[in-house]
Amino acid sequence: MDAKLIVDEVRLTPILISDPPLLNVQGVHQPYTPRLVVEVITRGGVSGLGETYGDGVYLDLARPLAEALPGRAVTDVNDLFALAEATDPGPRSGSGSGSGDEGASEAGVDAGGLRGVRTADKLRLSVVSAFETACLDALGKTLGLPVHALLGGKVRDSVEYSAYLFYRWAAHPAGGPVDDWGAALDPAGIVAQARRFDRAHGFRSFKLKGGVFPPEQEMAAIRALAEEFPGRPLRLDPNGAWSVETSLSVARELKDVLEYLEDPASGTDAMAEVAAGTEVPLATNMCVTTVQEIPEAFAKGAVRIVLCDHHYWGGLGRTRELAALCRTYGVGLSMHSNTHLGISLAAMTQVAATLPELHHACDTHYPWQTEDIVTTRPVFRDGRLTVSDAPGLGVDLDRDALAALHRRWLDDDGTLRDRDDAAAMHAANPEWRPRRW
Ligand SMILES: O=C([O-])C(=O)C[C@H](O)[C@@H](O)C(=O)[O-]
Ligand SMILES: [Mg+2]
Repeated sequence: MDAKLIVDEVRLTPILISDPPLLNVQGVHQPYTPRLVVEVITRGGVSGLGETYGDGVYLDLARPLAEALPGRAVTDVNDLFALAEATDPGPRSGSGSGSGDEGASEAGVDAGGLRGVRTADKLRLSVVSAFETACLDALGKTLGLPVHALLGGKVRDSVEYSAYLFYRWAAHPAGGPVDDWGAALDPAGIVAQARRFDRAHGFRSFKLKGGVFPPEQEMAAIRALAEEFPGRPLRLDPNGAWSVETSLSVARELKDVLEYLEDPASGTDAMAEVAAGTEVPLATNMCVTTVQEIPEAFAKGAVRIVLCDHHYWGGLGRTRELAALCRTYGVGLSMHSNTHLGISLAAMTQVAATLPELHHACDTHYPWQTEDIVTTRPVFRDGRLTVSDAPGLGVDLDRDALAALHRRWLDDDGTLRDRDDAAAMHAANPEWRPRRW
């Protein structure tokens, strides 16, 4: 193996990034959210970048993997999975996500309850994804090739994203960064938010994060969007907060305007029951988030669209494997997003560019993020990002910004190092409990 491709060092930098008070079924986003930046530096002096979740449970897995990687080649991405398993320190406790299931749980749900089942394997895949991306970035930079070329080449020159609309407050209840978006708590507020996304970024599709208010109010917001933007693709995602009956009645009411309904009900059986009773396509990033869940969900016809996410599916290569499975079973593909920065956005765009079967605009939280650690903020035009043909991911690290956000992580007393939307909500209302309709 060419010595230039051997990993010399791996740097892990946990950071806290500013996040607005966005509401969801689990509570409200905290003022800062953790991310982990992975840098793989080769003996050739090239630095490859990756980004993933930064909560303690992920750091616990990333540290031993980072120690084991030097001496291996950045081409050996298929071996990362076995290496991550071999270096997994095993059951953990008390990383403080507030969910009480931080250990190598085989049966819980993720800390926020928004991303489906939480298994030891899935946690590892989320960590491996950043290492894989960093290795591919380093390999691409060394060879002078974009990451999409390493994945077999792009099938499109730009990737479409959707506007991610949230009910939100103007400010965080316990203080924190304030932006100029103001509150959005009713149909008029959601339409105003959509108009701004449309003006600023040209997004054509709109997704509303639901599960916050009673379904009638959220349906009124979708109706208001349909009137303001006739014919545009609209999605509603209550993160499994509705019963089968409620889901069916929402689907009936909105069938003429919805592109898809995302995770209306919780669990494969409930989704399958809803799917059997409506023509509205159901999408998921909750009941199909691991390969183990695919056979049952596809056999029961529970979903017509799976939202891929390279973070929890285990990287860019594994995302392509998911796409192949979906293609085999005639299931469509879209893309999920959590709070993330420019490294992840570049990785999402590179892999999306290689997926012929991606026919829905990808989700991204990125426009909500006011901070970044890449030197140049990507610009959406007509709701699309141009696919970079520069070597690697096509982004450079802003080391001053990285240091500042890491300083924030170091200065935190531990309260914000693990995402906990319910805790943030309890700061406003100690009596608050997640609601179901
Ligand atoms: O279901 C989804 O699309 C998500 O889970 C996306 C995000 O997690 C979003 O709901 C959030 O961060 O509040
Ligand atoms: Mg979703």
